[in-house]
Amino acid sequence: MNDAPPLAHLKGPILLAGAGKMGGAMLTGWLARGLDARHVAVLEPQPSSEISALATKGIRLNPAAKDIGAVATLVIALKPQSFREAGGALKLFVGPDTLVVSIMAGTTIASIADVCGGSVVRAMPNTPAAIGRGITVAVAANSVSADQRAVADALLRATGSVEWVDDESLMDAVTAVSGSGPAYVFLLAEELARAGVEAGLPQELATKLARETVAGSGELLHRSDAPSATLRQNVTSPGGTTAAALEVLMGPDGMASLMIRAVAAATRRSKELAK
Ligand SMILES: NC(=O)C1=CN([C@@H]2O[C@H](COP(=O)(O)OP(=O)(O)OC[C@H]3O[C@@H](n4cnc5c(N)ncnc54)[C@H](O)[C@@H]3O)[C@@H](O)[C@H]2O)C=CC1
Ligand SMILES: O=C(O)[C@@H]1CCC=N1
Repeated sequence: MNDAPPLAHLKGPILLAGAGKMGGAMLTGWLARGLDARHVAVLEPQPSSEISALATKGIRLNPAAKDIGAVATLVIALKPQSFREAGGALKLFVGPDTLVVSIMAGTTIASIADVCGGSVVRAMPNTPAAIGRGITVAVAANSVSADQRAVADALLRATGSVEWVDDESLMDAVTAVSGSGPAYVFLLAEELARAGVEAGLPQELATKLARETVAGSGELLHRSDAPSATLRQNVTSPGGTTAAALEVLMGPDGMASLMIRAVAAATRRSKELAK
């Protein structure tokens, strides 16, 4: 039986452009799953101390372009705005057989191929990737070979689960739901704490209760096979306290309408970033 870690056999070179919050989380996931650090080069003008420390494990941090050449896989984790300025320079690392995996919001396969070439996989991960619990949606250009798709899948799967779609136009709504989604959940923790203080709790206790409630509920959702509606109903005693709160949250200006407007705004913004 082959029990080598999933990325142990992945050959490089792999170049990561942009090792900020998402690029850094992905890099951590790859190394945790056995990717050989010597296969990886990172371009990051402002490396965090964690990223700088990886250089001691064999990763090449900001090597000269001539020492990199065309790579097997280029992962682009720049801000879409930075890509417009800096993307052209990445051409140096793209040859006819280079797989380009982009995680940039709003940036289309056509514009990535146009700016730096290569066979492009466009992906949208999310920050729970940092603990291996992300979810990524990916779409491949027609030019991506089966082998390249398998490499992209392995790299993305190192940070959680992966869903492949065929229709790139879904990526704006995907970004709005799962890419940005963790921020909505963290906001829920903030607002639940604030409401607790408003209801008379000390700040510290309210913050702890809200944080653990969101985290514990997320874990219960993760481990349970039941739909989230069932888990919600399990909390809701007829005529009790939860029912009273849900009457507000599920009322006309409640979560349904708020979430529809929020996701629509993020979807619109993702489309704007493509321009
Ligand atoms: N933060 C998130 O939750 C998610 C972000 N994304 C996408 O990931 C990309 C990066 O986002 P974050 O990590 O949040 O931003 P970030 O600002 O933390 O990371 C971007 C990094 O790129 C670096 N950079 C700037 N110019 C560069 C250049 N010329 N060459 C190499 N590196 C350069 C910056 O120093 C920075 O560390 C964005 O395109 C975003 O749409 C996708 C999914 C989720
Ligand atoms: O806010 C953004 O634009 C990026 C994409 C999804 C999450 N963060």
